[in-house]
Amino acid sequence: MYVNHPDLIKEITTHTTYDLGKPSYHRKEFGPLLGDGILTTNGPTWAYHRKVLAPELYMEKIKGMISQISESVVILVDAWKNKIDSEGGLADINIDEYMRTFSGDVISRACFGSNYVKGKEIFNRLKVLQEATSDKVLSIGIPGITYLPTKTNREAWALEKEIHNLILEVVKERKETGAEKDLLQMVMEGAENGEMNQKEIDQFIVANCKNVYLAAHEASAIGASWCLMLLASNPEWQDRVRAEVLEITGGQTPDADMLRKMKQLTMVLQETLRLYPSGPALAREVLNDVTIGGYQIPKGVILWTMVVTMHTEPEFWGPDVLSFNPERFANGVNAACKLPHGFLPFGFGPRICVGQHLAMVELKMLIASLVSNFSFTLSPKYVHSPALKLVIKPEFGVDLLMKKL
Ligand code: HEM
Repeated sequence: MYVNHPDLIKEITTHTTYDLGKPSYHRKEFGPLLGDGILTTNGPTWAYHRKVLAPELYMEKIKGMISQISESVVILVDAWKNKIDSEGGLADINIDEYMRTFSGDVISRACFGSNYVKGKEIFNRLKVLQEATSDKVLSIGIPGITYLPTKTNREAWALEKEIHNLILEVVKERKETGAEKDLLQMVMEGAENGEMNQKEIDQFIVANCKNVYLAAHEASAIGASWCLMLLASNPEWQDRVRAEVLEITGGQTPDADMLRKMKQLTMVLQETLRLYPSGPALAREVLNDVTIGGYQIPKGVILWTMVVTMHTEPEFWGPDVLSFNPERFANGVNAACKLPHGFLPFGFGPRICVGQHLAMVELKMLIASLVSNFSFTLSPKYVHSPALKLVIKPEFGVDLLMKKL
C-alpha cells in the first residue's frame, strides 16, 4: 500500500516501532549480509541498538570528528590536484569512486578511531560482499536465494566469516590498548552492558559495525556525487557557494561554527537531497493493526512511501518543482514545502536516519573544500541517467572537468 501524502506521513510518525517496523523480508534477504543490527531489527531489540548508537552520532559528538573528516578531505583534494597537474591543468575525472573512497574513509575513522586503517580493510571486504548479495537479491528476486549453497553463496559466507573475525580482532586489540571515543567503543560498551552471552555480544558488535557502514557509505557518496553534478551544471550556484565558503573560512579548514554559518551550501545540499534522495522509497511493515488516515490497516501490510514522488509534487513545492532552485530553502524547510513532513531525505519517525548530522557535516566539509580548491564543469562524457535501485544513483557515474583555482 502506498502512503504518499505529508499528512499521512505525519500520522505514521505518531506510531511506535512496535506498530510499524522495517519489513521482515529485509531481514530474510539481507540478513546474511547485515546480521541483526539497527537496520534489520524491530521492537525492543531495535530500540536497544538505537539507544547504543544514537548518542555517538549527536551533533555535539560529530563536532569532535571534524578534524578526522578534514584528514579524509585533504587526501581527496591532494589526489585531484596531482591528477590535474599530471594532465596539464585540466582533468576529466569520473568522481564516483573517489566519493566512495572518501565516504568509506570517513566512516572508517568514525567507527574505528585509531584502528581506521584496519577498518578500511574490513569495509573493503564488506563492499565486495554487499555487491554480491544485493545484486543477487535485486536481480533474481527469488525468496531465500541467499541461503542456497551455490558457489557464489559459499564464497559470500566465507567472506562474511572473514569480516566477522577481522572485526573481533579489532575489538580484542581495543581491549588491550584501552578505550577510545568512537562508534566501536559505544557498540562494545553497549554489548557488554546488555544481558547477552559472549556469542550474542560478538554478533551485536559485528552486526552494528556492518549496519552502520552499509547505511553510511553509499548514501553519503551518492549524495556527494549528485551535489557536485548539480554545482557543475549550475555555475552561478557554484560561485555563490565558493564566495560564501571563502568569506566564512578565509581559506582555512572550517570548524563547526563556520559550517553552521554556510547557509548557501546548506540550501544546495537540501535541494540536492530533494531532487536525488538517497532513499527514494521507504518501507514500513504493519506489525500490529493500525489506523492511518481513517483506514484500518491490518498486520502484515507493507506501507511504501515514494520519497521521490513527495519531493516532486508541485502542489507541495510549487510549479518549479523539477528545477534545481536552492533558493526555495532560503527560509528553511517549512517555507520551502507547503506541508510539513513533505521533505524526507533522511526518512521519518523513530527510524529516521541516525547518522544525518554526520552526513551533513561530512558533505559540507567536502563540498566547502572542493569549491575552495577547484572550479569544475560537466564533462562532455557525462550522460544524465538517474537509475532507481536501492538508491538513486548516476547510472554511468558523474564526469567533471576540473581545474585548480
Ligand atoms: C547523505 C547521506 C545519508 C542519507 C541521504 C541517509 C538516508 C537515510 C534514510 C532515508 C534512512 C531510512 C530512514 C527511514 O526508514 O525512515 C536512513 C537510515 C539510517 N541511516 Fe542514513 N543516510 C545518510 C547517511 C548516513 C550516515 C553517515 C550514517 C552513519 C552512521 C547513517 C546511518 C543510518 C542508520 C544506522 C540508519 C537506520 C536507522 C534505524 O533504522 O533506526 N546514514 N538513512
